[in-house]
Amino acid sequence: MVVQLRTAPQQPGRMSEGSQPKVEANILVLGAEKVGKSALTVRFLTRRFIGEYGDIESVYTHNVMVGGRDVCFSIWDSTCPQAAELQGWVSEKQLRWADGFVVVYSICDRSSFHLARQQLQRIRQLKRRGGSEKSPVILVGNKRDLQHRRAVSSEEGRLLALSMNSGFFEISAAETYHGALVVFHELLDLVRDSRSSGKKAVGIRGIVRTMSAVFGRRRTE
Ligand SMILES: Nc1nc2c(ncn2[C@@H]2O[C@H](COP(=O)(O)OP(=O)(O)OP(=O)(O)O)[C@@H](O)[C@H]2O)c(=O)[nH]1
Repeated sequence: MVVQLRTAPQQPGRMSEGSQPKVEANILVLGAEKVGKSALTVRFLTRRFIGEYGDIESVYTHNVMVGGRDVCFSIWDSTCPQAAELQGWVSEKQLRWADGFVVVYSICDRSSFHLARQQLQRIRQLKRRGGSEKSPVILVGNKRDLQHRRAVSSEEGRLLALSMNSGFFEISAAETYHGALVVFHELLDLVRDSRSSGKKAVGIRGIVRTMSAVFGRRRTE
């Protein structure tokens, strides 16, 4: 079951002040069990760290101003399947829904890092199959405050992100709000970039089609 929650009243229209269209972004938060998916999400939504979180899968709707624009985030805080063989799984429904992904592991838990790698690979494969190379992803190494229990180096995280063409941050959802803020804002930027480059590609295809129509007509004249 996925529960739908709103953290701030939604604006009635889709235009922000100054009549700029509202930006909407669906963000899927993935990762192994207990890595801090809910802690990161709740930190971003409320600025708070409450320590213990229920394990209900939720989609939060959150309206905020970012850089003078009205933004509506829908954040799906997913739960990791119990069965080991399903854990690297990201469903096609989730893939279709999401505009961007946050893949979380714990720097104290090497198996969560392996799972993050599998989930990144799955996102890349399915997006490629769907004809889209661009899928904005941020890899997050959480629990940075637990240095004495570190099992994954920052370098490994950075290299994995580089090889998967995704962004990378190490943060502590427990210690600061700033880390969570940067993750979601950076992802929003990537989502907006991928949308505008998508539009450009369509634009170029449109021009090519128009030109071939012109040349085609000339040939038949
Ligand atoms: N020290 C420390 N603990 C954290 C941090 N983030 C989360 N935790 C703790 O890790 C545990 C799991 O956090 P959750 O946010 O519930 O993790 P989750 O990935 O949503 O968990 P599930 O959805 O149940 O798999 C909780 O006890 C949190 O208090 C962090 O940055 N530092």
